Amino acid sequence: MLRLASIIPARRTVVTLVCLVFAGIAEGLGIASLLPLVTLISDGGSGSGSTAQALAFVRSLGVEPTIGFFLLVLVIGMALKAGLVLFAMHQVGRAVADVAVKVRLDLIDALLAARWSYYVRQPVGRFANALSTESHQAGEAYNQAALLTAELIQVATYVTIVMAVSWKLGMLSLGVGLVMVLTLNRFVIVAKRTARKQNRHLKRMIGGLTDLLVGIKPMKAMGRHARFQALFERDAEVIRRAQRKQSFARHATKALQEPILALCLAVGIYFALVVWELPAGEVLVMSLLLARTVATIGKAQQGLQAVRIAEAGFVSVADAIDVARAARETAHSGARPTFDLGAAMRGVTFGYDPERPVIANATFEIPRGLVTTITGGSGAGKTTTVDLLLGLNEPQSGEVLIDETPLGDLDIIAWRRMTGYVPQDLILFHDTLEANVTLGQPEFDAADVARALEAAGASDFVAGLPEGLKTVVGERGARLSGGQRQRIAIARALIHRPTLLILDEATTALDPETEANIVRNVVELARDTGLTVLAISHQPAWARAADHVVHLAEGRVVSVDRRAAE
Ligand SMILES: Nc1ncnc2c1ncn2[C@@H]1O[C@H](COP(=O)(O)OP(=O)(O)OP(=O)(O)O)[C@@H](O)[C@H]1O
Repeated sequence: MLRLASIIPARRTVVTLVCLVFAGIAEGLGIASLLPLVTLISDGGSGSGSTAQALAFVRSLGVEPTIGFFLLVLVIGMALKAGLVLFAMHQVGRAVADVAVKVRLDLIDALLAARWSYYVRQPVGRFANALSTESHQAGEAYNQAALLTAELIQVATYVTIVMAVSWKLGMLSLGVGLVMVLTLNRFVIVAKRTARKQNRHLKRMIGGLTDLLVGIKPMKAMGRHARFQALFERDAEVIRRAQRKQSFARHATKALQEPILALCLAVGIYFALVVWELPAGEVLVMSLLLARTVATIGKAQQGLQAVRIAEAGFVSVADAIDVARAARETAHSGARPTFDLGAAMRGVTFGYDPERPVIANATFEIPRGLVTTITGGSGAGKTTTVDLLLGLNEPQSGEVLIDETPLGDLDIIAWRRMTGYVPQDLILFHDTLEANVTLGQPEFDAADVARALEAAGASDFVAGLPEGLKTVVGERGARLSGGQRQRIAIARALIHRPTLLILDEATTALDPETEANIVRNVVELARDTGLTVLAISHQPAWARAADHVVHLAEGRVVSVDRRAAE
C-alpha cells in the first residue's frame, strides 16, 4: 500500500480525499436527521437524550425543527454526498489511467537505462507481462485503494453518528464489526496469496512462451514443440486452481458477512428494546444505523480484499522496476571522447564470475584508421573483449583506453555513439528494410540509406525486392536470408558514419565472393575516410585484409601481428 502511495499523483489524491471526507460529512448529516425526524413523527417533538439535544440545537440556530426541515436536510445531505462522491470517483478514474501509464513509462525507462549484464539475466517475456497485465493491475490497485478509502471514511462517519446517538450502540457496532473482520480475515489472506500465485505462474507462462516462440524453428524442425504444451498446461492448472480459490474467498467474504450482520442486528435490537427499554421509533433508527455501520465495515473489508488482489500485479511490476533501476548504468557523464590515436586494452582482466577470468591480462592496440582483426577459437573471449571496449562490461583490473583516457572517465554514451556495431547474434526488427537501416531516425535521408547499403553490399538484393526498401523483413528478419540480414545490419552500423566499426562474425553467413566484396568496401572506407575497423572473424578474408591481427586463446593474447600496420 505504501509503495502504491509513492507513485500516486499527490494533488489529485488530496482533492479526492477532501471530497470523500466532505461526502462523508454530508451523508452523516443526512442520516443524523433521521433520528429527530422519527421522533417528530412518532411522539410530536419531545424526544430523549441525543434526539432532544438535536432538536434544541436546531432551535438555537433560529430554525423551527419541523418534519419538512429534517426531510430537507436528509435530501440535501444525500444529494451533496452523491455529487461529491461522483467528483471524487471522476478524479480516481483519471488517476487510475495516470498510474498505469506512469508504471509503464517507469518500467521502460528503467529497462532502457540498465546495464548490459542485467539483460543477460532476465527472461524477456517477463517484461511483456509487466507492461500489459501488471501495469494495468497497478491502476486497478489504485482504483481499489481509493474505493477502500471512501469506504473507510463512510465507516468513520457512521461510527461517529452512532457514538453521538448512543456510545453503547457505537461500541456494540464496533465490536461486532471487529468480530466480523477478524473472522473473515482468513479469506482476505487467501485472496492475496492466490493473486500472487496466479501472477507468478502467468509470468512464467508468458516468459516461457516468448522464449519458445523466439526459438520455435528448430523445435518445429525436430518435431519437439509438442512437449512444451505439457509445461504450459502445468502452469495453467495452477492458475486455474488459484483462480477458483480466489473466487471462493471473495464470495465467502461477502456471503458470510450477512449472517454476522443479522446476528448483530438481533443482539442490538434485543439490547435496545429489552435491556435499555428505548422507544420503538428510536430503536428502529438505531437498528438502521447499526446495520449500515456493520454493513459498511463489511464493504470496507471486501474493498481491502480487492486491493490485495490487484496489488499482486503492482508489487510484481514495482519489483521489476526496482531491480532494473538498481542495475542502472552510472557512467553517463565524463569527458567527450576523441579518437585520434585509437583504443587500447592494458592488462585487462575480466570474468563473469570474478573467480574465473574469461579475459586474462590482455594488452593490445586498436590503432586509428586501420583494420584490426581479432581471431581465436570458440569461447576464447573475443565477444567479451568487444563488450569491454564498448563499456558493456567493466574490467576487474587493467584499463580500456580511448585515446589514452580510461573509458570510465569518458561520456560512455558519446563513445558508443561513435561506434557502429554488428553483433554475432544480430536481430532485425519486424519493420521495413529502410526502418531497420535508419532505426527510424529522421536525420537520415535516401542518399544516406543508399550509401550505407552500397558499402554493406546490400544495394543489389534490396533493389531486386518487389517492394525494395519498403519490404517488411518479418519477425527478427525471418523473411530474409542469413547473409541478407547480415548486410542490412552492416548498413545500419555504417549509416551514421561511425569512427569505429565493430564487426563480430558479421560476414559468416555470406558466400566468399559477397564477403570479399564487403571486406573490400570496408577496407576502402577505412582508407578513404579514416574509419577504424575491428573485425572478429575466423574467416581468412578478414585476416588477409587486416593491418593488425590479435590472436586470443583462452582469454589471453597469444600473438599480435602488426604486419601491414608497421
Ligand atoms: N553473459 C555471460 N555470462 C557468463 N559467461 C559468459 C557470458 N558470455 C560469455 N560467457 C563465457 O565467456 C567465455 C567467452 O565467451 P565469448 O562469447 O567472449 O567467446 P568468443 O570468443 O566470442 O566465442 P565464439 O567464437 O564462440 O563466439 C565463454 O566461456 C562463455 O561461456
